Amino acid sequence: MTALATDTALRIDGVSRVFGAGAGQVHALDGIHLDVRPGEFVCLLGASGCGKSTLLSLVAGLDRPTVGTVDTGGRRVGMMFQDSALLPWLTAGGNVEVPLKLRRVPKATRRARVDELLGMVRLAGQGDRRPHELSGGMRQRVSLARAFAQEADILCMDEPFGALDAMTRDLLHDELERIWRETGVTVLFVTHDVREAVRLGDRIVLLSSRPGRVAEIFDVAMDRPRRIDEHQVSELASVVTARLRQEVARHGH
Ligand SMILES: Nc1ncnc2c1ncn2[C@@H]1O[C@H](COP(=O)(O)OP(=O)(O)OP(=O)(O)O)[C@@H](O)[C@H]1O
Repeated sequence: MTALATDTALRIDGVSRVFGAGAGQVHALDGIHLDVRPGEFVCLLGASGCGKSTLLSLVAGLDRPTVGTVDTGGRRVGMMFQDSALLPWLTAGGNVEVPLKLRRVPKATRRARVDELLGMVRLAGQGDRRPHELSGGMRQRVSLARAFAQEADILCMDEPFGALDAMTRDLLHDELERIWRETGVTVLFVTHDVREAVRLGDRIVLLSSRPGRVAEIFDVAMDRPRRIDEHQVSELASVVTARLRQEVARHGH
């Protein structure tokens, strides 16, 4: 454990990430500073290729910064991706069980925990079905249950609902928000969808085009639950979109 203040779950301090060397060098991130509070829901927005996924990998410890530090104070970090990435030879329940097995949770407790997690994403009784028997939305629910089975303190979500239709996505926003409130997990959520960021985030961090820098941070001071089609959400989404356009134009993309 490092000495992070108790009101900080994650500190990203002067982080830059450069890939490769010489002429082919890519400056993915440049001088990122961000402090995230415990239990906060932070959305990361930015043009394609601005380094959002790179930043999540750094937070998850899958990659290291070229310069700067990422400090989670020893908290456990979990990941969820756009593609549900379920193991096709396992049932829905078997997939949710994987992180529990990896953490050596005893078999007797695993079964009950899997049922609880499937219930949490409203898939009670569906645990014996295989991924190919499930709809895209159901697969992403299984993936959500599996993400929460990691019992992470910080959950990094990389466009988890990007491939879903609007109605399914809307339902999953409700589920995620409910589970987030129940568990108190800290969420770092990457999206391309400005309205989704306003629907879910306590704060929206807008990254500039490559190299990714923090261009602006928006506080979303709106009561929850929000509806993605409500007036206030659209209003803030327009402001954020205008700022995003500015960033993209400034970098000539
Ligand atoms: N392992 C790597 N080696 C070389 N370049 C990389 C590597 N990973 C990422 N990059 C480059 O770093 C930049 C940022 O990539 P990243 O995937 O983080 O962006 P992103 O904002 O998540 O993109 P998108 O919104 O399109 O998913 C891109 O130019 C990408 O090509």
